[in-house]
Amino acid sequence: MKCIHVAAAVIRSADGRILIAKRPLDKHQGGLWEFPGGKVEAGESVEAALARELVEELGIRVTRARPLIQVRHAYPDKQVLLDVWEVSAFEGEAHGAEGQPLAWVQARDLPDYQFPAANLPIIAAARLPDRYLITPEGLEPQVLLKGLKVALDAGIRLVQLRAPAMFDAQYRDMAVDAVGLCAGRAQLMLKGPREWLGDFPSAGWHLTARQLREYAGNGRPFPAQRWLAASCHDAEELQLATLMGVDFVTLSPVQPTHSHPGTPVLGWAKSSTLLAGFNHPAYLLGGLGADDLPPALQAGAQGVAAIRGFWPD
Ligand SMILES: Nc1nc2c([nH]c(=O)n2[C@H]2C[C@H](O)[C@@H](COP(=O)(O)OP(=O)(O)OP(=O)(O)O)O2)c(=O)[nH]1
Ligand SMILES: [Mg+2]
Repeated sequence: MKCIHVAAAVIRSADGRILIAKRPLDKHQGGLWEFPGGKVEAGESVEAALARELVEELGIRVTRARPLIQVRHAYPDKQVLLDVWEVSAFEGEAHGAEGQPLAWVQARDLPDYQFPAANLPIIAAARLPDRYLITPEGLEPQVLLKGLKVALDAGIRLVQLRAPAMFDAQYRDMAVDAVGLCAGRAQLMLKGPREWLGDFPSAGWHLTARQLREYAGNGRPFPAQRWLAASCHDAEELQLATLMGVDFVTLSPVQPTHSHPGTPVLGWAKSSTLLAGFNHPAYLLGGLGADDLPPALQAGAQGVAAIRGFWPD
């Protein structure tokens, strides 16, 4: 089946809402909501196609855009490559130039709208930030929580509470405080055995690669409404993550790290190749920091995950 290359836009208003449009009933996937966009024409760049489609469909001129995610999907009747860009600035007032209904919605409300099946990872990408903080190990709980507060004040919106050496009760006490600190400000991901999750309904679960391998055969081990992530290191683990239906992954190590000295690294080129075959948001991890965001986005990542790179001094 021929693959159709589509440029689509997650358009954000100044107040953070996202523009969605309803597909006409007579079109492929008609009647469902979509991110505005359309087919890339022969000889046209994705950026040019995006700009053209948004003029045609919405009457706006894009002034700032960056790659967000690429999703390949096979419908029974059609195969698509959705090349999704985030548009954070534009000129003009968006209107349904082809008569299609529009809605500006909060990112967290996107799951309430019906989209084509290919859009699930795009919705996750639109809801996730570009930085993922992983807490350093070996800190006293009070020191860790103080650092977390500073990081949240500095704009961190996604946090993994990582404390591999802690006992159950110690970790759970700290999780109670971390949930409190993150409430209404950031999504907290907990890392540990399944039994630890029950008492923390607002927290997501970040699986180790070992847990991923253990659970993957049985589908998603966690409710759809709660964030599920996994640590991946190679093509096989990325495939297991897809099989399990995770919302996002980390891919590591891109560069040498303090936490895993001596581990062979992927480097940028290999990371980029691995992500090209993966359809979900992925944070690149390992020896990276805020300066590495532009190359990470170029490599097809959602952003960067870091311990030291995002931990306040
Ligand atoms: N624009 C857009 N297309 C999507 C999304 N999700 C999804 O599966 N698709 C599919 C549906 C279509 O098969 C294809 C996009 O085609 P389209 O009908 O928008 O293309 P177009 O704007 O160039 O329209 P046309 O003039 O060729 O009819 O991608 C999405 O979020 N946005
Ligand atoms: Mg279109």
